[in-house]
Formats: sequence, structure tokens, C-alpha cells
Amino acid sequence: MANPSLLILAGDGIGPEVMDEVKRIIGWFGDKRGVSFDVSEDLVGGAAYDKHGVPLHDDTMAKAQEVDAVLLGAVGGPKYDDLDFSVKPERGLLRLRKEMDLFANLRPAQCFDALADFSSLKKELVAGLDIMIVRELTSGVYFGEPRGIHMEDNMRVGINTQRYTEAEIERGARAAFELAMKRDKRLCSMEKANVMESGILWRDVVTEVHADYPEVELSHMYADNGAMQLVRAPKQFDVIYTDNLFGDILSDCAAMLTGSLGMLPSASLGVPMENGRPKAMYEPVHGSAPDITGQGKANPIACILSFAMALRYSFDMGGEADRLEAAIEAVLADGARTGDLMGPEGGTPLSTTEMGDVILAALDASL
Ligand SMILES: NC(=O)C1=CN([C@@H]2O[C@H](COP(=O)(O)OP(=O)(O)OC[C@H]3O[C@@H](n4cnc5c(N)ncnc54)[C@H](O)[C@@H]3O)[C@@H](O)[C@H]2O)C=CC1
Ligand SMILES: CC(C)CC(=O)C(=O)O
Ligand SMILES: [Mg+2]
Repeated sequence: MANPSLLILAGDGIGPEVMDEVKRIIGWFGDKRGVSFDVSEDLVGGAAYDKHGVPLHDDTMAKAQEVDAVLLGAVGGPKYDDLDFSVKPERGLLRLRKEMDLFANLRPAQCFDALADFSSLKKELVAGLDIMIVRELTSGVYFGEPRGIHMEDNMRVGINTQRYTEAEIERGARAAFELAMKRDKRLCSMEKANVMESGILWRDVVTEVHADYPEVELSHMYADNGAMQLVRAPKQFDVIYTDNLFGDILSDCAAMLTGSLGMLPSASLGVPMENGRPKAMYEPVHGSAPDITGQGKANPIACILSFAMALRYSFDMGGEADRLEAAIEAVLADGARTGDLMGPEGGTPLSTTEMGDVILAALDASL
């Protein structure tokens, strides 16, 4: 049988730096576990713009539709900030999400014991934290029409539209309820039904879907209160289901509970393909981090954990995903830290490659 296929789109900034470490991990699984992938690579974001004048070439889009999973690093950077909106690097990523129809973005926020002291919150608030944010990814205000900037009465007006159909809310809700069933059976849906019609519809549809999952305890919360509750008492949550914009913001917020944005992976899943695997893309939650690009400072763990999610959600290799996550937990327990995980007491941080080295050594030790 053919090996499963992976398309790597490393992107911009620290994207290629953290992806280099993932490539070594993929190599390790091939050499030491007999888990091999057909890996191809292509450009996305500013890198694609530099070569093709667009942030995602049609051929790359076609490849992404064919493979079993896409691994993405990050896109964007100051070099591209003044480009026309239609060719900005971020548009390449949005196109992938939209055309692959990756409606369920899973963003787990887990606090490794070794990092509980490092969170910006008190240790007792975050120790043992394990939240799953399910963010709707293909609709909402990032995609709604009308959009744009135009002149009105001699003044520029910027418009974006929050638009959700009940089908879009429903399919994400089902994904979130399914996850809750496999976890602690608690789901909190977050919107702003107090001020937004789309929020009222969101609440109604999630409540309707709940009828099919009576074992799950459902609660509703306004998203602004949700942000506050995430930093007040994050462990009250199990699964959170929210829209594209609120999910983007709330997951960055949840990232800091775990110690660093450099720790948070994500899986973006769509409908099953002919082979039964869901359309899928895996990427760290963080961006291209221009402030640390090219300095060997990037933490590769979010990207490596994203590959662990690929093993689990695309390739049904939960055991291998557990092995990789355990290796990361072991090196953190051993004190391995990139600069983003170091407190004011200082010390010498590991470089991106050195963090890759110790994770590979921990994988070797797991055999
Ligand atoms: N999925 C993606 O490709 C995303 C791309 N972006 C893009 O990235 C560019 C920079 O955006 P920012 O708002 O600065 O967000 P960012 O996530 O790139 O960086 C925010 C802060 O976190 C730090 N950081 C992020 N990842 C890190 C890692 N792995 N290790 C150590 N430190 C890390 C950065 O150094 C920076 O101080 C923009 O062009 C933005 O549009 C932003 C978010 C997501
Ligand atoms: C298109 C991305 C840059 C938006 C974002 O911040 C994210 O998806 O996390
Ligand atoms: Mg974001």
C-alpha cells in the first residue's frame, strides 16, 4: 500500500525554521518506527508571492486537495505589509482553509506540568489544564461579503461582514460535541448573542444540535466574558465552540495559559475524503514571528505537536502521537527551554535546532 502523503508548506519567517525540526521528526518515525510518508514541499504566503506574484499558486492549491494532510508553518511578515490586500500572504492561508473546506479548527491548550510555573497565571490555576477550543474556520467575518474599503461622503469606510448559515454553525457544533463525547462531556459555546444576530442564530443552532448529544453538558457564554473566564479560572472549561474571529482571539489568549504561543498546535479538519480520512491541515497557532526570525530562537514545539495531531487525526496513529507528546513532556520536565519559555531568572536557552535535538534523543529513549 502507498505511504500516506504529506504536503509541507513551511511559509515565511520562523515557519521554515520550525518546520525543519518537524522534518527531522518525520524522518525519525520513518527510520525508527517504519512509519513513512511521501513528503512533498511547496510555497505559501510571502514565499509564494516572491516567486509567483500570488500567495498561493493554483498548482499548490491543487496539490493540497490531493494529499492526505498538509503541514503548514506560518505566513506573513513586515516585508509584505503594504501589499494589496488580495495578495497578502495571509490570503494564501485563508484560501487553503476555504477551498479545502476545513471548517473545524481544533486548538488544544494543555499545560505541561513542567511549565505550570511559567504561565502568566498562578500555577494552581493552570496546572493540569486541558482545554480544546473548536473554532469555526471557513466562514464568519474573515470571509463574509460585502467587504472592503470605499469612500462615502469624502471619508474612507472599512467593511467586513459577519455571516453564518445554520449549516455552517451546525457542522462545527457536531465536531465540537463529538470531541466533548470523547473528553469530559462538557461544551461551552461562545458568541455575542446579546448584540449580534449571528450570535442569536449560533446559540439557537448549538442548542438544537445538543438534542443529539444529551450526555454532554452544554453551557453558553458571551465571548467577552469567555475571555475573562479563561484567565480567571481556565480549568472550568473542557471543550469551547466558537466562531472564526472569537476563536482566533480566544485561542491566542489560551496559548499564554500554557506558557507560550510557541507551544500551541492546531488541526483544521474538513469532511472525509474517499479514503475515509478527513481533509486536513496542521499548523501551529503562532504566526511568522518577524521579531525573532533568523535568530534560531523559535520554539519548534507548536509545529511538532501539530505533526502529532496529524498522526492522531489523519493517520489513526494515536500511539505514535502519544510517543511524540511524551517525548516533548520529558524534555520539558528535564528543563529544556527555548527563550520564550525562560523566566526573568534567565539561563541559556536552547536554539530551535537544539530543542529538536533533545526531542529526537527523547524519542530514541522511548524505544
Ligand atoms: N497562521 C499564521 O500563519 C499566522 C500568521 N500571522 C502573521 O504573522 C506575522 C506576525 O504576527 P504577530 O502578530 O507578531 O504574531 P506571532 O504569532 O508571529 O508573534 C507574536 C509573538 O509571539 C512570539 N512567538 C510566536 N511564535 C513563537 C515561537 N514559535 N517561538 C517563540 N516565540 C514565538 C513572537 O516572537 C512574537 O513576540 C503577521 O504577518 C501575521 O499576519 C499571525 C498569526 C497566525
Ligand atoms: C490568517 C491568519 C493570519 C489568522 C490567524 O491569526 C489565525 O488563524 O490564527
Ligand atoms: Mg491567530
